[in-house]
Amino acid sequence: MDIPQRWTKSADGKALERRYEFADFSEAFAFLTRVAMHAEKVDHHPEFTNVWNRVDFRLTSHDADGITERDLKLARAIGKLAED
Ligand SMILES: C[C@H](O)[C@H](O)[C@H]1CNC2=NC(N)=NC(=O)C2=N1
Repeated sequence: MDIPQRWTKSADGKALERRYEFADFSEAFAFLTRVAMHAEKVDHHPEFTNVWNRVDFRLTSHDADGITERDLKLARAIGKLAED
């Protein structure tokens, strides 16, 4: 499995994880909004935690109880959305 740059596999091996940090809450939440719209479009949703300017993602396929191609694709899409 080719894990996208800057993402790591969770300790339980069931998810891809990554932290993003932004200038402030507004930047972080605008990014999360972009991710949410994309997730709806592809019907594959991230788990995330937001604390002020920080966003932590955990990507896993609930229906497979592990990492699938959908998670790899979502990780790459999130990386692009962070550059907007
Ligand atoms: C009914 C709906 O299509 C499913 O629940 C989708 C929605 N988004 C999802 N997101 C994730 N991460 N895993 C899933 O298995 C999943 N299933």
